[in-house]
Formats: sequence, C-alpha cells, structure tokens
Amino acid sequence: MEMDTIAAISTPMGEGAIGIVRISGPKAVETADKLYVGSSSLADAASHTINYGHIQDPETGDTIEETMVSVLRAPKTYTKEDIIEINCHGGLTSVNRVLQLTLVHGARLAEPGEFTKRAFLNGRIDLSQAEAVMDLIRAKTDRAMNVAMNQVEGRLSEKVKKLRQELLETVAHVEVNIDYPEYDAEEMTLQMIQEKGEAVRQEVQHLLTTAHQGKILREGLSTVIIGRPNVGKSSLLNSLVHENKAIVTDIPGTTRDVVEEYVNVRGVPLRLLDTAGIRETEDIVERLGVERSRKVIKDAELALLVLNYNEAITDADRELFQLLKGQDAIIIINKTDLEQKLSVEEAEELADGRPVITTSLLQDEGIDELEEAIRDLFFAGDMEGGDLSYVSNSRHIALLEQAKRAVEEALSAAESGMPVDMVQIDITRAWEVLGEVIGESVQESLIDQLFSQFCLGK
Ligand SMILES: Nc1nc2c(c(=O)[nH]1)N(C=O)[C@@H](CNc1ccc(C(=O)N[C@@H](CCC(=O)O)C(=O)O)cc1)CN2
Ligand SMILES: Nc1nc2c(ncn2[C@@H]2O[C@H](COP(=O)(O)OP(=O)(O)OP(=O)(O)O)[C@@H](O)[C@H]2O)c(=O)[nH]1
Ligand SMILES: [K+]
Repeated sequence: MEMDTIAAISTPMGEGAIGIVRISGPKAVETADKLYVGSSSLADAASHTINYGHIQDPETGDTIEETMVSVLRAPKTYTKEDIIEINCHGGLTSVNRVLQLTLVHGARLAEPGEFTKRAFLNGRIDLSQAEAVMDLIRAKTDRAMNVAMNQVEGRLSEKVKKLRQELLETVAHVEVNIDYPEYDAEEMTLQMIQEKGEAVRQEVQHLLTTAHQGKILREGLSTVIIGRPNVGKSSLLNSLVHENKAIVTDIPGTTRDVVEEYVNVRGVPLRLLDTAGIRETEDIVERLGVERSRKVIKDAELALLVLNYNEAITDADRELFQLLKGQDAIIIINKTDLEQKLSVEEAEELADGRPVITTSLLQDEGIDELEEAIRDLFFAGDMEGGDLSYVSNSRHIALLEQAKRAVEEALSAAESGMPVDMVQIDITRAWEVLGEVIGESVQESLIDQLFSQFCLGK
C-alpha cells in the first residue's frame, strides 16, 4: 500500500534548546527540500547525514530558522520510510511555523502514534513492541523502564512466537494424522498434544504470574494512607515524598481534579491516592464516612495504616483494621520517640500476619524498614533479579488468559479421548489468540485505537 507523507513536532510542546519537526514518507525529502537552503540540496545528501542550513518560506522568501536537517533514507529508519528531521531552535512559534510549512508543501499532520504505527505496519516491529514504546515513554521508575525496553527489543514477542511455533507443530502433526489415519499415529498424536500442550500451558501460566508485578510497574501500586487524626499520616506522606521525590500528575476528574502522586520506593512505583485529602489535614474516614472509605480502601492495592505508639489502640483503630480485612497492608506504629502506651502485641495480632513497622517520623527513624517492607511485598524472591519480561499490558494479559483456557480445553479433550480433529480446534484457537499479542490477525479498528493513545509526534 502506498503511504502518504506525515509530519509532526516530535519534541515536547514548550520552550527548549532544540525542537524537532519529523517528516516520514515518500515525499519527506522533496517536501524538506522546498524549504531548505544549504550548500547543496537534501536530495543530494547521503543517507544518515545531518546538514546545516536555513529554512525559508518559498512563497515569501522569509528565512524562518537556522537548522540542522537529518536525512534518513528508507529502509533503515524508525518507520522504514524516508525520514527527515528538522532540528529547530526550540521556541514554540518557530517549530510551529516550520511544521506549518511542511504541511503546505507536501505533508499532512501525523496522528498521535502514527510514526510508530508505520514502524508496525511496515514490519519493523510487532504490536507488542509498539505498545512497549508507549510504556517506555510513560515509565515512572528505572525498573519499569527496563521492562518496557526489554519489550521494545522484542523479548515478549520472542516468547510468544516460540509458543505459537510449538502449537503450530502440533496442528501440523494433526493434519498429517487426518490425511493418513493409521491407528498408531492417532494415539501418538494425542500423546504429543498432551506433552506439548502441557508445556505451553505452563509457559503461558508463568507469563501470567509475572503479570501482577508487570501491571504494578506500569500503572503504579495504588496506595492509601489511613489512620486516626494526628497519628502522622501527613508526616508519612512527606517522608515518602522527600526520600523518593514525587511525580505529581493532575488528572481531570468528573467532579474535581484528583491529584495523584507517584513515589518510587525501591523500584515500586506507589501511586498515592487522595494525597490532597491527607494534606488538608482531614482523615478520610472522617471526611468520607465509613462506607465510602471502605470503597476507597478496597479499591487500593496497598493500605498503609498508621497507629500512635503514644496512645492505646482505640475502637476507631479496630474499625480501620476491620476495613482492611483481606487486603495488602502495612501497619505503621508511629511516634516511638514518645512514651509507649500502645500494646505492640495487640497491634501484631490485629495485623494478622501483615508487616508491622515501628517509626518515629519526627526523628526520621524506621523509614528504611518501611521501604523494605513495601519492596518485599511486591518483589519477593526471584522477581528481584534478571527476569524483566513481565507481561504488563492488560490487553496482553487478557489474550494470554484466553490462550491458556483454549490449551486447557485441548488438554482435557485429549485426555477424554476426543478425536484429534476436535482437539485441533482448541489448539488452533490458542495459536490465533497468541497471534493477537504480536498483532497478527488483529482488527484494524483495534490497531487504530491502540495507536491513538500515543503522544503526538511519536
Ligand atoms: N532524533 C531522533 N532520536 C530518537 C528517535 C528518533 O526518531 N529521532 N527515536 C524514535 O523513537 C528513538 C530511537 N529509536 C529508533 C529505533 C530504530 C531506528 C532505526 O532506524 N531502525 C532501523 C535501522 C537500524 C540500524 O541502522 O541498524 C531498523 O531497525 O531497521 C531508529 C531510531 C529515540 N531517539
Ligand atoms: N513525637 C512525634 N510526633 C510526630 C511524629 N510524627 C508526626 N508527629 C507529629 O504529630 C502531629 C500530627 O502529624 P500529622 O502528620 O499531621 O498527622 P496526620 O495523621 O496527618 O493528622 P491529621 O491530618 O490531623 O489526621 C504533628 O505535630 C507531627 O509533627 C513522631 O514520630 N513523633
Ligand atoms: K495532616
């Protein structure tokens, strides 16, 4: 299919040292040449060179910009098409004017994610790699970034392709069997389906097990801080933020602007909920009432419950423990610099096996222990080390779950002695579903929707 030529500003909207207008497509060089004035034309420039010159409006003859223009010829480029990158001085108006000129002289404005979409459509990367490009941009911690980078480089794709290959081999075996239906072959085929199917099932299960961690790395672990008034919730928030540097994002909500803060606690991105509420020195239970607090707490993946070492456990504390039933939580007994009036044994009993940490936030004590407890809760054991091929994308998780179910159905059909061609249907379905992870056999509307979530110019 013949593609048109697209252009966009590929650097953030704002003032910077340099701003880049990127053009991709068959007319990229021709379009840029209409605007470029240098010692020779870009058409004559060798590929992968950067060329000094000026950008001129061909209609008025006005010089708009002093520039360095990169010429990158197909196919060894990001999109596998001809690419021009015009490096402007980074003022918003000049970058915008250069973009406007490219749009008048042969390019059309790119849609969000369209450069990466072309890299996918032109076969440089598959869908899971393209999705990882977006994760890379949005990564909140080094660890999340490493995971995304792994996926950009195709680590998940390799695994999925290997699984599909194995499924395909069993399907091929079945085909042979149907064509030459000998008694022995049938039995062998069923046995082979069981062996291969079980191996695939285990590998898919392993990928799904990593998904929980992957999702946390990608989206952050939603965390609430709760506790009676004056126990030290704000102090805890401030300690976590100060030690770890928070990223604050405003998310326009329907009723009000919710402020979300991310802090990176030893590789775990905590998404602290309702921090505005905490800062306003209001206790969430007091402000929202028990029912809504219950919901906020239930929706969170981690609760940090703060108690006061200097006061005996009250009924209100016990009520909070009630709200935390069955939930991941860490109990923080704060103000250990003051006289002990709280029974640590009682707190531990209420904690019901969950970590209990003592702190004096005033004296900066116990924060390390708290951070270790948070990390241990989510990156226990083998996850700590090398395996960074987490599945973190909910689309991928859903597909892997479907694939697992299909393989399990094939296995139980084989077990109960169903004819091989019946078993084959389930295996084929698993193969197809896995194909959707890497973008084979996915619908165009889905592809459009996935790429539309990208940033402009990516
Ligand atoms: N100026 C600039 N910097 C950038 C990008 C860009 O588009 N422009 N990138 C945009 O996100 C990232 C780099 N990603 C890239 C990925 C692949 C290829 C590429 O040309 N791949 C070819 C050839 C590889 C080779 O020469 O060996 C290929 O894979 O076939 C280029 C950039 C980050 N930095
Ligand atoms: N002695 C002592 N005081 C502390 C400690 N941590 C916090 N405080 C003090 O306790 C008071 C309440 O702390 P905050 O962090 O505002 O407590 P809070 O739970 O957010 O309070 P509310 O917003 O009223 O619910 C402040 O005066 C803090 O300085 C501690 O470890 N030891
Ligand atoms: K407070």
